[in-house]
Amino acid sequence: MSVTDDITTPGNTIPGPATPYQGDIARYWDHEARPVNLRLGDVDGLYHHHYGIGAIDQAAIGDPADAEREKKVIAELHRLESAQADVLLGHLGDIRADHTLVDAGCGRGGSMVMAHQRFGCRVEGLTLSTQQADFGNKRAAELGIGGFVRSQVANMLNMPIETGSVAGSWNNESSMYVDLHDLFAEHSRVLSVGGRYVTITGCWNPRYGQPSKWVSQINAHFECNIHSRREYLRAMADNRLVPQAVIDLTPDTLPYWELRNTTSLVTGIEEAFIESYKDGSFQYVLIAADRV
Ligand SMILES: C[S@@+](CC[C@H](N)C(=O)[O-])C[C@H]1O[C@@H](n2cnc3c(N)ncnc32)[C@H](O)[C@@H]1O
Ligand SMILES: CC(C)=CCC/C(C)=C/COP(=O)(O)OP(=O)(O)O
Ligand SMILES: [Mg+2]
Repeated sequence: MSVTDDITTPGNTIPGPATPYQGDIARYWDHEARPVNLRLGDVDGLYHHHYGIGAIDQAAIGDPADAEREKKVIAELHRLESAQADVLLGHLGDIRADHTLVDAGCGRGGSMVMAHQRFGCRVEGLTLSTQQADFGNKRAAELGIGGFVRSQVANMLNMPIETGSVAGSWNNESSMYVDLHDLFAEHSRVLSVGGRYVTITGCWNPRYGQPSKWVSQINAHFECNIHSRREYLRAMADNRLVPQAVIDLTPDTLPYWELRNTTSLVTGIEEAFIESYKDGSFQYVLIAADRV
């Protein structure tokens, strides 16, 4: 397939939001401009809407009296967010330049650029937000990779992607906006047999019992609906997605939150993440699954 071929379903017209809720989410992301996201993205032009993992490089952030401290901490938080995307992409398996990947709920497209830079392949991104799709396409054009990296305004439960045409697909912190059975049925449809699906997500821990007050607070903050770990595994099993790796990233993401909580970029949701990760009611997990 050449990079100019259109892999969308022939005659497919992109509909508006499928539900009033999707309209709310589209508006939410159309208006989002938090410094914690834009200032981090400005570090190197990769704009993420997900969180970070890994140990803090104390030497890189300097001491609290350092006049450049804030700038250094922003760069460090951004490094941890890009490290998170690297780990996700590393679980996609052997992706070749002639493959196509799908980023379901692609945000401003940072992970898509990283995927193209890593594999040389084509990446199709889907978001409900026109602003995000325009932003992602503008960045890709500026980087000269617009023929490979494309964002579309589309519903990931009804992807404008041909059945069985993609080698890998993912949700990076975007699965808490949809029903998981519907979502995995759609990934299963677009993936080729032997293809790989990866998600990094926050989920509530069935061992805690029910969603904690912190989980409810996160849901209200983002207008989302966090699922349980059990629901992920059950919905995958029902949709021909067989987990190959289930990794608890909770200990790896706590340093990011604790560092973020010391900055002027706080948004008010930091305590809910830190406390729910600590009390065990909420977990940050990666699940990689094979389409069988
Ligand atoms: C928290 S952001 C994550 C963005 C991106 N994955 C990243 O890591 O930077 C959530 C994204 O999910 C998208 N989203 C939510 N529901 C969706 C749906 N039904 N179809 C497509 N995108 C959706 C939003 O538009 C937004 O881009
Ligand atoms: C792990 C969970 C439950 C994620 C919910 C989805 C979400 C909003 C992710 C981060 O987006 P963002 O980068 O825009 O958020 P923030 O502004 O807080 O950095
Ligand atoms: Mg963010």
